[in-house]
Amino acid sequence: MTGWRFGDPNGRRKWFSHTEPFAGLPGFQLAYETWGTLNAEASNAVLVLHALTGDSHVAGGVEPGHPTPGWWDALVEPGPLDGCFVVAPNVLGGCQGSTGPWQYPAFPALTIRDQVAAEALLADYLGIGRWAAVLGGSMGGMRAVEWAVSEPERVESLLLLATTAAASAEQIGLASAQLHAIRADPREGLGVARRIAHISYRSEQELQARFGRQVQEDGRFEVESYLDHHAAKLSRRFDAASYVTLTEAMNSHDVGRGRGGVTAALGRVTARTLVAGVDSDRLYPLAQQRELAAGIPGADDLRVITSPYGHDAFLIETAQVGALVSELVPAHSGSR
Ligand SMILES: CC(=O)SCCNC(=O)CCNC(=O)[C@H](O)C(C)(C)COP(=O)(O)OP(=O)(O)OC[C@H]1O[C@@H](n2cnc3c(N)ncnc32)[C@H](O)[C@@H]1OP(=O)(O)O
Ligand SMILES: N[C@@H](CCO)C(=O)O
Repeated sequence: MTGWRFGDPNGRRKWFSHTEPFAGLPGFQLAYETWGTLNAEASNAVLVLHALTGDSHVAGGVEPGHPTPGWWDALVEPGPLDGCFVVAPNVLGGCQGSTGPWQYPAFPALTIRDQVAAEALLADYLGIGRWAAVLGGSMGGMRAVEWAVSEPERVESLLLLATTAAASAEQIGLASAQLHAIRADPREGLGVARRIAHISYRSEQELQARFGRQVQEDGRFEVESYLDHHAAKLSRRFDAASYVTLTEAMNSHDVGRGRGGVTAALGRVTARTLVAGVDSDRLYPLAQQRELAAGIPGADDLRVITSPYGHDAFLIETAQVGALVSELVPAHSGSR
C-alpha cells in the first residue's frame, strides 16, 4: 500500500478486508484504529463514527510514540471511554485508508446504509456481537442512528450528536452547491465546497464577533482569509472524489426510506439513547435532534450543548460531549 490515502500517518491503522462483491464494489477494505482491550465477554466495545472529513484517528495525542492529535482526544484514555475497547473505522468511500472512489474510475454511489453494512462486517470480524455504545456526530450520527435502526439488537446504547433522521432540503441544497463546485472544477472545486460548508459549520454570531468587517494588509476580509485557509487545508488532506461520494451518501440519508417513514424506523431502536444538539447549529438545527429524541423509545429528553461555535461545536466542546459520554457508557474499569 502506498500514497497518502493508503498511508498510516499515525502508525496505528489496521485494515479489514472483505473479499466478496459488496454494494457494487468487487470487495472493500476499511481502515480502523482501536484503543483498549476487548474484555472476555466482548461487552465493552464502543464504536466511534467520524464526520464528513474526519478519520479513524479519534485519539493519539496522549499516547507515547503516537504524537499526532486526534479529533476527540479528550474522550479516549484518560477520559470517559477509559476501560472500553474503542473502535473507529474510516468510512467506506472515504480517503483515509478505506476503499474510496480514487481507486475505481466508476465508483458506485454509496448510501449511509451501505456504509453501516460494511461496518457491521468489520464488527463480525472483530468478534463484536453487540456494541456497548455507538457514538457519532453529524455524518457519524447518521451512521450511528442507521446502526440502531438496522441492527437494533447490536446497539446497547447510542449517542447522537448534531445529526438528523433524514437529510433536509436545506442540507441537500447546500450540499448540491458544493457538488456543483467540484464537478465544475475538479482541481479548485473542493476548496470552494469547503468554503460553503465551513460557513454552515459555524454560527453567524461567532463569525461576526471574530472577524467583523476587518480587512487584512493583503486586502482580503479576515473572514475571507479564514475561509481560504480552511479551503487550502482541506484540499491538502482530502480527496475531491471522496468528498462527492460521502456528500451524496449524506444526501441519501433517510432512516425511514422503505421502512414506513421516520417515526416507524425510529420506533425500532432499542438502545438507551442520548440525543444532543448545539444551540447555535444552523446546519443541523435543534428541531432535527428533537425529532430523534421524541421518536426513539429509549431516548432521554433532548440535551443541548451551549456554544458559540455552531455545528462544529460537537468537535470543539469536548467537556460537554465528554459528560454525555460518561453518562451513557457504563464504566468498564479493569478491562484494559
Ligand atoms: C488532528 C487532525 O488531523 S483532525 C483531522 C480530522 N478532522 C476532523 O475530523 C474534523 C475536521 N476539522 C474541523 O472540522 C475543524 O478544523 C475544527 C472543527 C476542528 C476547527 O475548529 P477550531 O479549533 O475552532 O478552528 P478554527 O475554525 O478557529 O480555525 C483555526 C485555523 O484558522 C486559522 N485562522 C484563523 N483566523 C484566520 C484568518 N483571518 N486568516 C487565515 N487563517 C485564519 C488559524 O490560524 C487556524 O489554523 P490551523 O488550523 O492551521 O492551525
Ligand atoms: N467540521 C466537520 C463538519 C462536518 O460535520 C468536518 O469537517 O467533518
